[in-house]
Amino acid sequence: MTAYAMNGAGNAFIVIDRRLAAGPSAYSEQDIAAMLAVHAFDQLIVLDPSDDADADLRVWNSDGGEVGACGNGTRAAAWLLFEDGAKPHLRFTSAGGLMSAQRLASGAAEVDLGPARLDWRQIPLSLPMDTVRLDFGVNLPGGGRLEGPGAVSMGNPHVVFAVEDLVRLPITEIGPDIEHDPLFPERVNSGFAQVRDRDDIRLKVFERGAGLTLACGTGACAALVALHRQGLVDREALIEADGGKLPVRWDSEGHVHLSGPVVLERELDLRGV
Ligand SMILES: N[C@H](CCC[C@H](N)C(=O)O)C(=O)O
Repeated sequence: MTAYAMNGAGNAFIVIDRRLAAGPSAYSEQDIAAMLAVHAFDQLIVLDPSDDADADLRVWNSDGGEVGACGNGTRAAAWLLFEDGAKPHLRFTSAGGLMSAQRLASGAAEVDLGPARLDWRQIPLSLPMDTVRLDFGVNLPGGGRLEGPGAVSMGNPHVVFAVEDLVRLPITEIGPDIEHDPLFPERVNSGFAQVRDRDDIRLKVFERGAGLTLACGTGACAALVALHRQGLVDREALIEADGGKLPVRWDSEGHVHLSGPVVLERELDLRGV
């Protein structure tokens, strides 16, 4: 079975299309994830047959945990299918809900990741709380404290802190404490956003199950929604991650749309998988 090493704005993936394999694979996805652990990637994306959509899209973090959504991974998989001649509008079922992708005139794939989920139960949180600004914070090693992040689910849990200066923020030190805080029963992805203008955001994300990545698609979507709810940005913005720029918009029906760069790095031959 062929696997594709790809990245979306530097967010690194292995993509496997199992709809083509004759019969069920002899290996579970966990087996595949373990096999692929020798390849540096942030998430494994597996496309399986779906009764209700063009594919069922499943996501595993590099720590082996299966999760509900991956924005950049969905973009990468959709782009691959478009390049392979698929029709220009695709639908995916996933654990995080229904998603769709359309091929833009530029050839890029824009994904609709579904509605932003904003109730504390949907994030989820372990306590009832206003998700516009959580009653939650984290002490910084060099002194000071980050407080009042917004909380959003895009089919996976996110908190987003608005910060003044991203450069000196010790993200790899505070990220694990946030990820494993008991307020987040399913752990959490944490975003740190510097608002440069109402449509211009610089973002870094410490991802649940993957750590600090070069970009995070659902994190970019969560940042736009959380910062808009705090009155800091409009409903459309360019999100600059370390690995590239992600255009994001939150439409009037509450759905969040994400596009951006994709690179097919190489094919991997997973013999026998
Ligand atoms: N680490 C995330 C999954 C991947 C998200 C990210 N790579 C994206 O592009 O959305 C989680 O555990 O919910």
